[in-house]
Parts: sequence; structure tokens; C-alpha cells
Amino acid sequence: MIPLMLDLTGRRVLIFGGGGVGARKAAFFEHEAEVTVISRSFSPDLDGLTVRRQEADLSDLSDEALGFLLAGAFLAVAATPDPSLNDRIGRLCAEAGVLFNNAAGEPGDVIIPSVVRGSRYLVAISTHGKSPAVSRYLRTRLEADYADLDKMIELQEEVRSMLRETEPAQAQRSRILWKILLDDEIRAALATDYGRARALAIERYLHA
Ligand SMILES: C[C@@]1(CC(=O)O)c2cc3[nH]c(cc4nc(cc5[nH]c(cc(n2)[C@H]1CCC(=O)O)[C@@](C)(CC(=O)O)[C@@H]5CCC(=O)O)C(CC(=O)O)=C4CCC(=O)O)c(CCC(=O)O)c3CC(=O)O
Ligand SMILES: NC(=O)C1=CN([C@@H]2O[C@H](COP(=O)(O)OP(=O)(O)OC[C@H]3O[C@@H](n4cnc5c(N)ncnc54)[C@H](O)[C@@H]3O)[C@@H](O)[C@H]2O)C=CC1
Repeated sequence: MIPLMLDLTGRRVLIFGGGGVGARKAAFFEHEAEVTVISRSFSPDLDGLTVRRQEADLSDLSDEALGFLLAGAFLAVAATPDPSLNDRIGRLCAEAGVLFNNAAGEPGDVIIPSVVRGSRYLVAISTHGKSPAVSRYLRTRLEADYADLDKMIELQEEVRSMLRETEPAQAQRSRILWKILLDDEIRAALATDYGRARALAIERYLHA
């Protein structure tokens, strides 16, 4: 498995099965992709999401009819509780060249990770499907332990551009940036007062 960050703007994503799991997968994609949920019933968790709904009993559909639904899709998720139906959707995706994620059944070619996201960073976590609970646990730990990561990235961005003007040696620029990252007092200041953290960084490491 190889991690990638994809821009799904304007791409079509299909979710087969509109239960709690299908709704969670739909929520994962809907802020960027064009999501359609195909199911015989729809969880209230889908209310409020920007997704199209298409009512169908998938067991009644022929391979040809399912293949027709897949036309033009970039990625499909099978999230019905019937693994053999999910696996069948996966086989048709492989034939149609559509990326496939399986919520229950034979693993597809895509895993949906746990995501920690700030305005300046994105971390995706997977256990290769072995323990989603551990992925979730790691996400909550990272969210708690690095609550101010966005502000540290902002400070690093600012100091990096200052250093490009003042410090010609790359090795020295790198050393200073690491010192700031590892400075507990600067990290503590970031939580409440960006200006103070910035002043500390400049005073300690740029005018030293
Ligand atoms: C392979 C994968 C398929 C995929 O790509 O979707 C998959 C598969 C399965 N999950 C199962 C169970 C649970 N999944 C969750 C939660 C999440 N599951 C997610 C991803 C993935 N789940 C992919 C692998 C990710 C990896 O590589 O680590 C997360 C990260 C992303 C998301 O879904 O949004 C999201 C956490 C988001 C977050 O909070 O950060 C919880 C809730 C909890 O833990 O509280 C439980 C119950 C506890 C447990 O069983 O662990 C079952 C068994 C069903 C059964 O027993 O019937 C299967 C099927 C099987 O294993 O066969
Ligand atoms: N990948 C993951 O992250 C997780 C996967 N699971 C597994 O995912 C599966 C789905 O879980 P839930 O959403 O909780 O189930 P659910 O029973 O709440 O929802 C299933 C949905 O699929 C629809 N459906 C079922 N058969 C259909 C058919 N033949 N045609 C059309 N629609 C059909 C139902 O109408 C319903 O909307 C389960 O097998 C569960 O074990 C569970 C937890 C996490």
C-alpha cells in the first residue's frame, strides 16, 4: 500500500449501502467529491450531507446494471452488510478501472484512513486494516498532543523566510528551525500567545 493525497474535486464517488458505515464514508468524501449513495434505505446520519441518494436493491441488479452505475466513477465504496455483494461490486470495479474500498469483505485497492487535519497539515493513519480502533486511538492522541501544530507550522513558515534573508548556510537554518521545534517554552507559548512564541524564537535563536 502506498499513501497518496488526492484532490477529488469534481470526481464522482459512489457509496453502496446507506447505513451508519456508508454515511461515515460519505461524510469522508462529500466536502470535496460528488458523492452518490446507492441503497435500499438511508441512515439519518446522511441528513445534512451534500450527497445524492439513489434508491435501489442491489441484489436485484445484474452485473451489467451495476457496471452501468459505475460508469464515470473515480472511486466506489461497498458498505452493505453482505460481504458477497460487496465483493461482487469490487470485481466489477476492477473490470471498470474504478478504485474500490470495501467496508466488509475482500480488501479493495483503497483503505480509508483516520485523518488528523489542520489548516496547514494533514496526517492519514492506517493499520493495513488490522485494527481500525488503533487508527482511531492514534488520531485522538495526535489531536490531543499536537493541538497547536498549526501555530508551530505558521511560526516555522515565518522563521524560515526570515532565515533565508539572514542566514546563508542551509545547515545552520535547519539547526535553528529544529531548536525552535524542540523548545518547550516556545511550544507552551504557542497555545495562548503566538506573538510571545514568535518573540521568544527570534530572541533566542535568530539574534543569538
Ligand atoms: C479496512 C477498513 C476498511 C475501510 O477502508 O474502510 C476498515 C474495516 C473494518 N472496520 C471495522 C470496525 C470498526 N471501524 C471503526 C472505525 C473506523 N474504521 C476506519 C477504517 C477502516 N475500517 C479501514 C482500515 C483502517 C486501518 O487501516 O486502520 C476508520 C479509520 C476510517 C473511517 O471509516 O472513517 C474509522 C475510524 C475513524 C476515526 O475515528 O478516526 C470502528 C469504530 C471504533 O474503533 O470505534 C470499528 C469497530 C471497532 C473495531 O472492530 O475495531 C470492521 C469490523 C466490522 C465487524 O466487526 O463487523 C471492519 C471490517 C473488517 O475488518 O473486515
Ligand atoms: N469499514 C468500516 O469502517 C466498518 C465496517 N463495518 C461493516 O460494514 C457493514 C455495514 O455496516 P452498517 O452501516 O452499520 O450496517 P447497516 O445495516 O446499518 O446499513 C447497511 C445499509 O446497506 C443497505 N443495504 C443492505 N443490503 C442492500 C442491498 N441488497 N441493496 C441495497 N442496499 C442494501 C441497507 O439498506 C442499509 O442502508 C457491516 O458489515 C459492518 O460489519 C462496521 C464498522 C466499521
